Amino acid sequence: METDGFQRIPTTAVADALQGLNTMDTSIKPLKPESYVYGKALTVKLADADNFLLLQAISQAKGGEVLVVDGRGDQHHAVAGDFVVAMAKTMGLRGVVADGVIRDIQAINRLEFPVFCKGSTIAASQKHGRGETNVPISCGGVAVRPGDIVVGDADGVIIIPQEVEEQTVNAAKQKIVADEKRYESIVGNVEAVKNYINSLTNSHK
Ligand SMILES: O=C([O-])CC(=O)C(=O)O
Repeated sequence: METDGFQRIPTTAVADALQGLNTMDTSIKPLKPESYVYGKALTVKLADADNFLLLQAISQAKGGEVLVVDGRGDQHHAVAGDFVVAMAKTMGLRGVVADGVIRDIQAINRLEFPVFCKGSTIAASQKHGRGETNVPISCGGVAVRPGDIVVGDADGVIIIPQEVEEQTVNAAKQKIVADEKRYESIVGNVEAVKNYINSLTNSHK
């Protein structure tokens, strides 16, 4: 859907709209803090130390999807390096989110392409062809189905179930507007800070 006027809906607003559900494990972070991604999930489930199915998923990309990789948190074999990530960019994918690690960090940073993962390693994966594409997966402790919406920024990654995309995005936008109003009316004003916190305290009595 269109995110008109809000080029970048922050993950925090999405999390508020989803009442804290569907946030990926905090160890999955962007390589660069300024990274942002929003798009439909193209899913891939890898077998241990084997990333051939990731290549297959990349070759199947229509463009505009976010590649979401269930690497079962393996920290010893890279789900991708700069060559694989550059191919993902070439195929029009919007980004990669991996429950695993990658390699060639410096070269990937030069690609200007958002990658969210658990960090870096040195060894590559093998290419035997075990795994599955386009199936429901688990990534960072969250269930992700093909077509679910992936939102990632400096704070982490969250999944919006595809059936509730519109209502979630609308609720997130309302939250952003309300939060901005609250910020402007309170921050920088000592009396306003006291009144606000007192009102919260009283509402909990
Ligand atoms: O080929 C791989 O699996 C990892 C790699 O080195 C690259 O993508 O550059």
